[in-house]
Amino acid sequence: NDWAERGAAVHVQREADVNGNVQIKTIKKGVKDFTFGRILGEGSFSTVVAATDRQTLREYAIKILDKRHIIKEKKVKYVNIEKNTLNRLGDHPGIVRLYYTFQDERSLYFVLDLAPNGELFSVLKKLGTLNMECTQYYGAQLLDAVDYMHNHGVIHRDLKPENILLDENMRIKVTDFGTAKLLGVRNPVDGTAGDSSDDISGIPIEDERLNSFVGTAEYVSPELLTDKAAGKSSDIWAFGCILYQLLCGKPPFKASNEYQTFQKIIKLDYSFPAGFPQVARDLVSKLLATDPLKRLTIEQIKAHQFFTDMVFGPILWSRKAPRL
Ligand SMILES: Nc1ncnc2c1ncn2[C@@H]1O[C@H](COP(=O)(O)OP(=O)(O)OP(=O)(O)O)[C@@H](O)[C@H]1O
Ligand SMILES: O=C(O)C[C@H](Cc1nc2cc(Cl)cc(Cl)c2[nH]1)c1ccc(Cl)cc1
Repeated sequence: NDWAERGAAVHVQREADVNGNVQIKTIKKGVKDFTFGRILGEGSFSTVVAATDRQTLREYAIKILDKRHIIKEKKVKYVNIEKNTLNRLGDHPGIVRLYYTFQDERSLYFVLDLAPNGELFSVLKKLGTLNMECTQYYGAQLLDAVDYMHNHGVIHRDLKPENILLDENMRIKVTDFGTAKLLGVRNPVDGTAGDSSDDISGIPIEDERLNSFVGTAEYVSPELLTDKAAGKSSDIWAFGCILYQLLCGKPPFKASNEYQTFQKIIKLDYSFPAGFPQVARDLVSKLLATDPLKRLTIEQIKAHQFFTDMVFGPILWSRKAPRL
């Protein structure tokens, strides 16, 4: 039918009417439903363009991938992981939301939340460092978003300031889930793989050793370099690296090349610059623990003195961002 020709994908939207009756609306969106605007940025396999929905006039970021390029570069798996992961993480203020996907003969399209204030990385590069108040605010938002991911069986695996975007209110939107790991569940009784609706007890389905992916050198955890086992605590390690970097302007493990950086990570070779606040030293040193089991859990991080005045939960996402 014409939907397929128009490259429209059918999306089902449930809406309760005044009497609480759920109306099932089918929404089909395609390229023709949007007016494309300025290019927001380019990835290795993608172009992200600002676009306006012609019916609702809502603005989005549409990530466009060239099919031939995706196939040639063998990235089909990553694209489908990104789609499935974003669909699982559909409802958190700190995570880029995926509204629609569709394709036409040449391209694939992800219709995403627009984050008009770019990457936290660019802000940090411009300011050099963030003060404690800003680091606590952005650290708490990132922690809340990671907590939600982990509770939904998703390990990001490539957390870094470049993947933390800023929305119109200067609040964060975590992005880039193409290299995430989706935890399924192995049925505790007969060891078969359950589907994702089961309780996500964090037993990864695929064999760990098959994992070739490691994140960005400066944020990779030691266990990923030694025995390929990426767990939720790998995201906690990256969180520790990001907190350190927000406060002093550079990541804890950085060398002139990737190999040297990996050496530093494995040897836990890092130090705090003079003036690095003591309470932050204490927290970071309990996140950058070589043994993943020794790293603080998210609950322990929230209870740490570094976040002593922070109120976590929904209110965190209506609070005004501190002036950078
Ligand atoms: N939702 C968004 N809103 C605004 N800008 C975005 C959004 N998503 C991505 N961008 C910007 O577009 C650029 C490309 O992003 P994209 O995720 O496609 O590639 P990437 O992950 O940055 O690059 P690579 O694929 O090489 O890792 C980035 O600079 C990013 O800052
Ligand atoms: O799950 C779906 O909705 C259907 C497809 C799946 C899919 N079809 C593809 C075709 C090509 Cl050529 C490449 C990839 Cl990665 C492809 N992935 C799809 C369409 C659009 C997007 Cl953004 C992702 C996946």
